[in-house]
Amino acid sequence: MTVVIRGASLLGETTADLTVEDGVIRDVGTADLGGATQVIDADGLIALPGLVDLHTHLREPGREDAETILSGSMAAAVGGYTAVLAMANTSPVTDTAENAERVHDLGRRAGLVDVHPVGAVTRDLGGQELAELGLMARSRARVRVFSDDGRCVDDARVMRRALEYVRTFGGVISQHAQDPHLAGPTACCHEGELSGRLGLPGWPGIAEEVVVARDVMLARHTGSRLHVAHVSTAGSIEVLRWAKAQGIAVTAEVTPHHLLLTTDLLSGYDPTFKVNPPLRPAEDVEALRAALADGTIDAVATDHAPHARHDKEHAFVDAAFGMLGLETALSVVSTVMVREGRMGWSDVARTMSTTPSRIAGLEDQGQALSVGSPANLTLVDPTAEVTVDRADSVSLSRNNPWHGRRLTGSVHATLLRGVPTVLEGKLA
Ligand SMILES: NC(=O)N[C@@H](CC(=O)O)C(=O)O
Ligand SMILES: [Zn+2]
Ligand SMILES: [Zn+2]
Repeated sequence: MTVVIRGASLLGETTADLTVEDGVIRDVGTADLGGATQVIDADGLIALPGLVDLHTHLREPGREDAETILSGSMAAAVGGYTAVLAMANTSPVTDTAENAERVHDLGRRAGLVDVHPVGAVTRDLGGQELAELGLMARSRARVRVFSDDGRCVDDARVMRRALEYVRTFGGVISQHAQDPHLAGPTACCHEGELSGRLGLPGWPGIAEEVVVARDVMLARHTGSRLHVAHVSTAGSIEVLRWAKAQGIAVTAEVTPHHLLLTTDLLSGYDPTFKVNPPLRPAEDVEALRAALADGTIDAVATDHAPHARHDKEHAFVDAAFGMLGLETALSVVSTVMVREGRMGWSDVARTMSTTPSRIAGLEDQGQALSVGSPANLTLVDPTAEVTVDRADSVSLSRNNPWHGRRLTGSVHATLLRGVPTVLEGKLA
């Protein structure tokens, strides 16, 4: 099978035809259309390396009513992704080699994106005893990213030992930075004037910042790699900027929702906007945008967190934390960063594909658009105007904070190793 992508703008720079054969880019230039099995007209479209999501919740095993590995893979493909890292907070938790292999194999069977399990840092996310880190790393699933996401690795001694351990095989610890004493389990609204007025338990920025500060020092001490999940405050960015200047091996991700949505959305008590960490004020949002543009934040990650209706439709304090993100991430980044002139398409490729692939240690993702690269590709229509409708989602859940929003730029097609998974914005 030979697929020709005709007249795409590579990273928004030069225009060329891409000839894809046996899962690999065979030619970049002017294609011979005669030999093509399929021609994709990419006039006006931007070609990017397939997107890589460092932070996805697929809910299988355990909560297949909210999402399955198949439905989450469908959402990922529609969102332009060719690889996702599936978080460990499933039931059972991904804390053994066997559990990691099961997720990996179900991902293979779905066949729409590469599903890489994230391993838990501690057994059953309990925060005390290290999980089977080495066995997960050596398993067929080749786990490199470890996280207790949903919970913070709160005990500094456990965090230190985990960092030391993963260093031996080039792994990384992705930390959900939330000091549980400063922001306890009911904390659900950015602490400030609004949380007081709404009567919601406050989740202060400092609860994130103290953990980020502690962990960069542990990363320095151990010489190991730290990744900070869903960074949400200007103070965390100051710490990251300092740590990077010291040469400490720390990376960080920001979610699309923290790049655009603000805490005032909580004034209607709509649980759709309840997420961990919480939506922040406009000053933090602006600091996150600036940090993504200048490279202090390395990657955009969705934290796609589907929840069944009966877990979300409650009084605000009782509802589950989390929102959908896979299908809309590219459109949000395009709207907030590209249309506003703060990033070019090569920066989108870097923050949504190349760098996340490198952080996760993936070998066949985030590649250059050149001859010999695996044909994991995303075609973006940069001028498409979309109004998000939660009913259109292929996710099993409907906790979509983007419903009704107008965004500019959308995913037109996705190819996984040369095979189209999405065409004209729909599953192929
Ligand atoms: N982000 C969320 O609000 N929820 C996530 C857990 C997490 O990422 O902390 C979930 O698993 O639902
Ligand atoms: Zn988290
Ligand atoms: Zn998460």
